[in-house]
Amino acid sequence: MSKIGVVGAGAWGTALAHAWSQAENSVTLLARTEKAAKVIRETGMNEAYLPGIALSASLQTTANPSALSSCDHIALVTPAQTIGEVFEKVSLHIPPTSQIILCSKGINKQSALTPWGILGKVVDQTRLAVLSGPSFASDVARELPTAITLAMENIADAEKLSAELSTPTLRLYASDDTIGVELGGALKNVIALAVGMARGLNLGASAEAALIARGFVEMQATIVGQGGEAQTVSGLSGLGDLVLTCSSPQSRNFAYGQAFVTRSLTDNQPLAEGVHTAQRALHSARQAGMEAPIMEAVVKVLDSVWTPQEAMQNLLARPLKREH
Ligand SMILES: NC(=O)C1=CN([C@@H]2O[C@H](COP(=O)(O)OP(=O)(O)OC[C@H]3O[C@@H](n4cnc5c(N)ncnc54)[C@H](O)[C@@H]3O)[C@@H](O)[C@H]2O)C=CC1
Ligand SMILES: O=C(CO)COP(=O)(O)O
Repeated sequence: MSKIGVVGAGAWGTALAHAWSQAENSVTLLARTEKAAKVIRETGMNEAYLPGIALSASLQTTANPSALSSCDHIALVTPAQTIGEVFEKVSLHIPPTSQIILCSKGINKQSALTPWGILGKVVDQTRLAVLSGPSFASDVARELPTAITLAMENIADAEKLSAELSTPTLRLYASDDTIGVELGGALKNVIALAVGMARGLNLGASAEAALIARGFVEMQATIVGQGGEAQTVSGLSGLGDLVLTCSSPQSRNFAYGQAFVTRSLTDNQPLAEGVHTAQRALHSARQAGMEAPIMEAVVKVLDSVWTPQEAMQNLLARPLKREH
């Protein structure tokens, strides 16, 4: 049995906390406010983020970060743009020997750093882990079969932690490619926006498949250029998550792309990490020597430089070239 603290009581934090708690770990879920924590405690549900799912009875929910002080592992599960400030708020309460599991999928707009890049400046990197892969929060919370990747610098540490955090339905595969695993999760969100836009434009299933395959090429070149491994991009945290996120409006990034082009975004549109990451993702691709026309199209459409129709015309008008 492990003692796990989960920071962030949104969809993913609540799903992970519930799954780990069901697997007989001692789990504390840290909500942003006492009001949010109280609702979860009193109803046994997180109706705002995981409607209809009864949470594990043994899950402890609080807004007091001192509850983290006895945890062996701390999962940080807030949006990528908030990781630095969130860690600052809780760091005093995190035991110096605990492992820190980064679960956000994005790149910081200001610093161009991933969560690993941000935390790696203030914490010994051997304590850090990245958890990423195809996993809708509601699937994990309903204990449907899921397989994702956990990466640490040291593969033996990754194997040990993966074994500790796997449950009968949530399988964690170990990796030491921290760059590849983390960037896969960030970049697939940008491609999912493009595929959502294609769905919104009614371009058809063939166009969506082409965007996924060519988007994969952009991801692979970017990740390898940034020091990740090609094999990782073909795995759960790359191809696996790309396929999941690009094939269903259940993905918030896909849904955002679709709503963007159909002008149906709402005031309380759920989090779409790709929107905040797209510009930095394109920059990383360019640094890696990739033209990345799909990422470029997403950035230009989001910035209203191109209309979605112009983006599509520009992609189709690109010179023909060899596939590889
Ligand atoms: N929902 C999913 O299926 C999955 C999400 N992820 C990733 O996990 C991360 C979190 O996503 P979700 O939980 O789904 O988002 P969410 O929007 O459901 O919840 C975000 C949570 O973070 C909290 N939060 C936001 N800003 C904060 C701040 N400044 N300080 C403290 N708390 C703050 C919110 O109160 C909320 O509880 C994202 O990077 C996402 O890409 C990864 C895998 C699956
Ligand atoms: O990362 C996810 C599934 O692996 C969730 O994707 P969305 O954030 O697009 O919903």
